[in-house]
Amino acid sequence: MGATSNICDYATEAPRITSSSSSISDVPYSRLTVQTSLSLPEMTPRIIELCKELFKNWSKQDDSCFHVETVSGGITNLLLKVSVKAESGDTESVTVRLYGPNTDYVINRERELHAIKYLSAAGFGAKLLAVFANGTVQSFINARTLVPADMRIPNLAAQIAKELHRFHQVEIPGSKEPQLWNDIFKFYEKASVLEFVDGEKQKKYRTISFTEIHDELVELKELTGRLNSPVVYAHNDLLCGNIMANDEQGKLHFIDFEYGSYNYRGFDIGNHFNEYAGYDCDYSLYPGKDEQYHFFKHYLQPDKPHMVSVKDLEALYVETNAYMLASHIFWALWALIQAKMSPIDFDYLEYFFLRYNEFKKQKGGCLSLAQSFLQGS
Ligand SMILES: Nc1ncnc2c1ncn2[C@@H]1O[C@H](COP(=O)(O)OP(=O)(O)OP(=O)(O)O)[C@@H](O)[C@H]1O
Repeated sequence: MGATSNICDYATEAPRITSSSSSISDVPYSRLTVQTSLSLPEMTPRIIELCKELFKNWSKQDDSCFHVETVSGGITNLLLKVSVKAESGDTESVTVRLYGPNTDYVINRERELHAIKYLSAAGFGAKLLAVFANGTVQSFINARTLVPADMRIPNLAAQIAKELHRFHQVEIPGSKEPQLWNDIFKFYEKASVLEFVDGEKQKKYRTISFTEIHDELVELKELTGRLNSPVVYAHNDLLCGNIMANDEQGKLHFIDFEYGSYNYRGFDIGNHFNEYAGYDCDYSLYPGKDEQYHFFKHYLQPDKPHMVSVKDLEALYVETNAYMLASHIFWALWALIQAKMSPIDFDYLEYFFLRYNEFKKQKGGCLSLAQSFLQGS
């Protein structure tokens, strides 16, 4: 994006926060914090101050040249668009992402920042322009955000599958250990010892059997482990809100790598299919076999989708639908932690039950499919 090359004339050097966060050492860093609890008018001067500190080209601009607006209240973060009228008359825009309070309980920020540099170099997501105490500044992407129904339009599904194939080729330096079970068991540890002040919530929470969940996790981990799903750098949260499309350029943008990690390919795909349910969590919209095969063909062989063998399709079908179960448990446990920690007015406890009940509903079919596949192979 043309505008970003000017903005990238940095005012400050980003310090190395820790030895493992060297990926952000070449973008400017500020120790400023912007409280997410402020209203937009209260926040605006602080955001302007932050941008002026971070970007040399903007440091002398009058405050009246800045325009700050909300792009999205997201479930996790607050995203702002900052536009600045340059002397030339051109308007440059960036996004400022303020991390939601308590999101560190479920998001590993160091892991995210480490990966962004490499993903961005491979052409994924918005460019990381700066980091500050409780957020990041990234380039503004001129594209529309998909809605749930878009993801199953055959053309778009093929494009997403191809892009996911490309995403899974990116190599991020560091440990290649898949994180799924580490993350799930960490969530489990936190989620199983919560206490709610609200009596109703506590009563509902008490109905959850964590022994049962633990047994489910052990069984699922053992079975999925036998499927030999390739380990790739996975997005892990590929819902429609994290996919943007520029229809004129025919270009897709995957954004928001907060949950990205080395992980099982089947998890990333199964998790994406779960998102067909949309914001109303209507799991009857989960893609059927034909839709899944269409996706798999473009994922496995983007240049020759018709050459994919039935054997490969069947194997990926089994793998994806076993890991789809893990996706339900992952987000169910995530929701429990959010129910306690997040200030956002959303019924996370109810969301736990939605995902966990769907897991229980799908478990029998998916696991017996995997078992008979393993017996036959
Ligand atoms: N760089 C960008 N340029 C333009 N729009 C963006 C950019 N990043 C995000 N958006 C828009 O803001 C929305 C929310 O962004 P994002 O997913 O990063 O926030 P979030 O708080 O993590 O949301 P959630 O937790 O719901 O995934 C996106 O769906 C997209 O519409």
